[in-house]
Amino acid sequence: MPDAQPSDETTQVLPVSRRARREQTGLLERAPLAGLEARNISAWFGDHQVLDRVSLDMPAGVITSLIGPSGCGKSTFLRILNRMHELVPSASLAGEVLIEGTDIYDPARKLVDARKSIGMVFQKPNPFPAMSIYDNVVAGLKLTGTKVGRDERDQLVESCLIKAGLWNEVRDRLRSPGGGLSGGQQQRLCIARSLAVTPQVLLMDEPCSALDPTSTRVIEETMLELVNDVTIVIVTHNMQQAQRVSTQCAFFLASQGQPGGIVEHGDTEAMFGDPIDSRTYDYVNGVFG
Ligand SMILES: Nc1ncnc2c1ncn2[C@@H]1O[C@H](COP(=O)(O)OP(=O)(O)OP(=O)(O)O)[C@@H](O)[C@H]1O
Repeated sequence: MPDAQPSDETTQVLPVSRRARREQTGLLERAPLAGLEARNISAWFGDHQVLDRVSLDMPAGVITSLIGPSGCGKSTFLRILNRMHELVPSASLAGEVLIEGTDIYDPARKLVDARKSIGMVFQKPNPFPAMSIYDNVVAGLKLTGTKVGRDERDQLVESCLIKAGLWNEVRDRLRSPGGGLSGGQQQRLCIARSLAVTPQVLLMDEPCSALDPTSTRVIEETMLELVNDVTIVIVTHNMQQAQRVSTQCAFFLASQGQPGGIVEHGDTEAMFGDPIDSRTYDYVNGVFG
């Protein structure tokens, strides 16, 4: 839990020219774009194998959608991409997840490094409800050991809220509780919180499934802006959403009693317009799922 309360400066709006100067001095440095590559990922809960040798390239600066019916292992795959799968006591896995060629499961790499460079936004918005909007944004800094000075902190909060498309709605109430925002605003606050530790990749697990169509559209617009700075991998059941936001898609499927795998992946337009596998055709056209 962050201990610092936002200063009075928090509520001030920095003149754009001053902000631009600070950006030029590198105070708002961002992490370089990075792609992710999953190689031969298998996953288990106890004896139950849920993924079998899944490989997928998720290129830098691109939105990749993971689609497929319920229970085929999309969320498990997503959670493996930032080492959250191992939080389940019975869980195990095999394979590699490379970020810029380095395996996040390499024993020489720290867990916190993976979580810092690969952020996660969940299905249900989960801000700290009693904590201020300001403190919610900076909440991840301590957890990841990221040191940011007082002045830079104010600037970071503003910049993350701008990137998350929330600044104009909350700039005058940064000290109000995060729990007082609407569902869509809370989800954008969670995106801002993820961005504060300057991740190279943002994983999103059905980020709009609890939101109304208007909030969904705002989050989608935010994603399309963000992808210039951060690689995005999203799990979605919404086929229109996959088509609207993603450049490439991977279709997951698990046959009865079998672990899940990728049936087909590729360019989103081709996956929806001219899929190779008949099961992909049936799924994207709503025949099952
Ligand atoms: N914590 C867990 N413990 C045991 N089994 C689990 C756990 N989480 C998921 N599973 C099982 O792993 C399989 C894959 O689940 P997962 O949530 O990854 O699928 P999914 O494709 O994301 O489904 P959905 O679209 O419904 O979210 C399912 O059989 C599920 O029951």
